[in-house]
Amino acid sequence: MQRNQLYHKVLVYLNSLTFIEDSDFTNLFTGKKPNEIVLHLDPNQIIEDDFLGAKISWINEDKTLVLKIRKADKRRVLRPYLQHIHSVSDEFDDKKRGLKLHVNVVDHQGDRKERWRSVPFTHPSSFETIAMESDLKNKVKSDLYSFAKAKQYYHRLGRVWKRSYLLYGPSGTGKSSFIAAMANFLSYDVYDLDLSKVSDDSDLKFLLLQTTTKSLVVIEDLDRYLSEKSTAVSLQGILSFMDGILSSSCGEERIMVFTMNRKDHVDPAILRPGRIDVHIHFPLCNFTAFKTLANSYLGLKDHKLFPQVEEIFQNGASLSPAEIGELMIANRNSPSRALKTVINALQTDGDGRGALNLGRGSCENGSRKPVEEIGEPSGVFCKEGANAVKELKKLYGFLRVKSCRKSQSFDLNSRQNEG
Ligand SMILES: Nc1ncnc2c1ncn2[C@@H]1O[C@H](COP(=O)(O)OP(=O)(O)OP(=O)(O)O)[C@@H](O)[C@H]1O
Ligand SMILES: [Mg+2]
Repeated sequence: MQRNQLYHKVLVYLNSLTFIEDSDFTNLFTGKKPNEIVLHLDPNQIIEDDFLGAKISWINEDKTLVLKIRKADKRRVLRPYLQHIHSVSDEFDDKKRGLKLHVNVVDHQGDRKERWRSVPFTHPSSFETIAMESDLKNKVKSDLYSFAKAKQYYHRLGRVWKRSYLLYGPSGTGKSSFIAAMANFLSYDVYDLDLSKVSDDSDLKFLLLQTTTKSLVVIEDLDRYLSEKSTAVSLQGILSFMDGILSSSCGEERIMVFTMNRKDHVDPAILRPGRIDVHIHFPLCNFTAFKTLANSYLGLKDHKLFPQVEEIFQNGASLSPAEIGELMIANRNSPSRALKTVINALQTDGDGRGALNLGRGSCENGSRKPVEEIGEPSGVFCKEGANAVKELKKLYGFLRVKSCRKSQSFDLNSRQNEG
């Protein structure tokens, strides 16, 4: 069920040989760079190679590569030749290959072949372009970096070398852009798993088995699938997918990323430590994030309207970074007009939105909201005074510490607010 890595390496090696250009049949493809043309072996070709004085030929037939070598040379040459192929193809892969985005498709034939389709991954998002508290951003970066270097550490512990992130927050707050930034930061491929196209639990296992090492395996909107039951996969299937038991058999070094709008309605089993290692909250826009957006979208470091914008944020109004970004792009030729439009939108939509989406649960029924929804800087308690907000943040900050201890998982948002 797994992809044969040696087959892939030999193919890369053979495709890198210069005499491909001289062969009778080669397939031509456009490459990633402008004007680049890439040559690929045509099936049924015989490829001649020589190594340490031995003549070697490869026959490429029906997805099988047959190696022919004289018996007299075999013992002397075969092992070093295969090692040579390994190192050449690794080098070639690193240099040539751009990142890929893989998406799963419906298995119409039921034969489980070619379940992933891929296209070049060219999303321009980076950590620099995401508006987010810089402290939090740096924590995520160093977390990713130390994960990528921790192979020995995970093995010593007898653990699968994987790490799982939950990105949660309202729509348009940058979760998908953040995933792209993670992939670009690590140079990992992205496997974007659409649960509605998975036929059952075993299909899900199979899809995971077909992912490659150094990849981000992503399930967006997991809370929606679970609440709408719009997938044929069972909760148990998702849990074992998250545990990634099987991924240990195919190379590891995977990062799983799940996104949700809210995490308070999902089964706690999904969120337990080990299944989700890092929780990152994506809030609606606050004044700091607004300034980052104004800088990148309008080139503004400061403006006479900023104090007014700050005041509106302090009063609790907020929109998502996506909404604010759109207003800025639409008015990018006139920064003053852009800011006035944003102010206007914050005063109208912003107020209503904050109260509707986030404030209502905590204000109206008086019950304690789950910790992650409370204390976020972007206007949950939009109708309360600033002091009241501070007091509540302190209280819920305390609760959050307790809840973190209990769960032992790593909530970057909480830590950021605590520290
Ligand atoms: N924090 C942010 N910093 C910079 N740009 C942002 C941010 N949040 C959103 N945007 C911009 O808004 C658009 C939508 O963002 P994105 O798709 O990442 O949001 P999302 O949280 O994944 O939303 P949804 O939950 O609806 O999928 C993107 O073009 C992105 O550039
Ligand atoms: Mg998204």
